Amino acid sequence: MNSPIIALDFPSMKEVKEFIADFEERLFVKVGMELFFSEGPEIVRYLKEQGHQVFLDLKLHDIPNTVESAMRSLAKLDVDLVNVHAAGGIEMMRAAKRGLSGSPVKLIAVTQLTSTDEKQMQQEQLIERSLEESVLHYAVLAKEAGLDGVVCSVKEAKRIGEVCGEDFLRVTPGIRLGNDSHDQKRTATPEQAAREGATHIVVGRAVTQALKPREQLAVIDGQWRGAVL
Ligand SMILES: O=C(O)c1cc(=O)[nH]c(=O)n1[C@@H]1O[C@H](COP(=O)(O)O)[C@@H](O)[C@H]1O
Repeated sequence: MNSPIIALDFPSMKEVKEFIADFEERLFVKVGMELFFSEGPEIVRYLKEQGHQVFLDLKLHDIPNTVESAMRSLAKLDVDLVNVHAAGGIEMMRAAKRGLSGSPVKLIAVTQLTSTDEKQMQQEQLIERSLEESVLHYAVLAKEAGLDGVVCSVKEAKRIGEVCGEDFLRVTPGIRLGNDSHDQKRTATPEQAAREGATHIVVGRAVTQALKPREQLAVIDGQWRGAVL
């Protein structure tokens, strides 16, 4: 069972250090745009030096040539996981993969953001299909492009596993224990994630804003691992 990925959505290194100090174990953490744009590659080097696994979540979405070159730069950072937006297209995803060639970095594609619901997708993106169909379509394109998996919500994880294979990563954010979904639309509990075959869960505010983050992570981890025992 993979460790929960903790989204380090903090403004700077200072808050990251304070947060991490609470934990003795090595973690699987996610560095997103907020932190990377303020601290740059140094934050990734710091976390890797401390022995943590790093998902660098920059959600690249640009023309194929630009994404390929950007991935060549990211490959040098020795991260474990990076992502692109599947909406950039199959050629862009293939280019991203080429940019990472020769490196062990895993590449996944964001399908439909977990902050999007079906009505919003249909009205704003003019997609006249169900949200599940759109997510599955993007997952199949990502698989065809040779990617290692996708970011999706728990609600689509099972079907993606059936269609794209069990070894195709289903990384699922929008994990909640209680009622506060914040800006997320497609949420689920850690148990549901495990039951629906997610390979990874991403937890941000449920842990980072908890009064006792370490205890809260232990609860989430226990539910995530316990659900499939
Ligand atoms: O790629 C992601 O990590 C991502 C994709 C997605 O569809 N939804 C999503 O929430 N995320 C990220 O997952 C984290 C979720 O944070 P919380 O909602 O606080 O748990 C954030 O850092 C988001 O940027």
